[in-house]
Amino acid sequence: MSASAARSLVFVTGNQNKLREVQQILGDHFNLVPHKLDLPEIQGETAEVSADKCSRAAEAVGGPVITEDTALCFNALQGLPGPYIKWFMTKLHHEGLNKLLHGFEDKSAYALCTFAYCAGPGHKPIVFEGRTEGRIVPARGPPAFGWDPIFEPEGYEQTYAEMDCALKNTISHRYRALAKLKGYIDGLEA
Ligand SMILES: O=c1nc[nH]c2c1ncn2[C@H]1C[C@H](O)[C@@H](COP(=O)(O)OP(=O)(O)OP(=O)(O)O)O1
Ligand SMILES: [Mg+2]
Repeated sequence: MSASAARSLVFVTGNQNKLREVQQILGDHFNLVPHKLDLPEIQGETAEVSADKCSRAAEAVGGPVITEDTALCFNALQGLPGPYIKWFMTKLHHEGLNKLLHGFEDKSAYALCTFAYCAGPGHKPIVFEGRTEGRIVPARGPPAFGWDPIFEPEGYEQTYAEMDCALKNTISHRYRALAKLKGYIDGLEA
């Protein structure tokens, strides 16, 4: 698909940092139309939370949309905080998140990004997951985006926050999920 004919895609999110990274990763592959809305999120497994939010987004917008949910899963805690990381971050901050793992030798964690695409109100959303393995460390790097300073991806000595954003965008959970979403959308009939 040529850049001039790039498909328009409404991305519903209340998070400006997410939006910026998605724009950086996609470049002009799609004509991304941001729609700022902080939708309620149900409890459950990540795919359910994501599909439910995307359905609501499609209802709110009245057409096709994408949404994104990010979970941060600690292996020692069977995957928690997972999809509830936003509230854990708000209440516990970087230090408290580290403290959650004080009693455990296993500091490993993974970042899980779930994009959902819904063709419109009444359609069933389809989800695409991307996962990056790593570990939880005391905060290092600028606190510009969520838990970036406490997540050190496997194979790197830098946290997400210490990395150049161009590097984060080639190894991140978000990049990996977007690659799958891109493949799916490109395969849809124009
Ligand atoms: O790459 C990331 N690096 C560091 N922190 C991150 C990242 N991606 C999301 N985050 C934070 C934002 C929020 O505290 C939580 C996810 O919650 P989540 O519901 O998916 O995000 P949100 O409510 O801010 O935006 P949205 O309106 O798209 O749901 O983790
Ligand atoms: Mg949210």
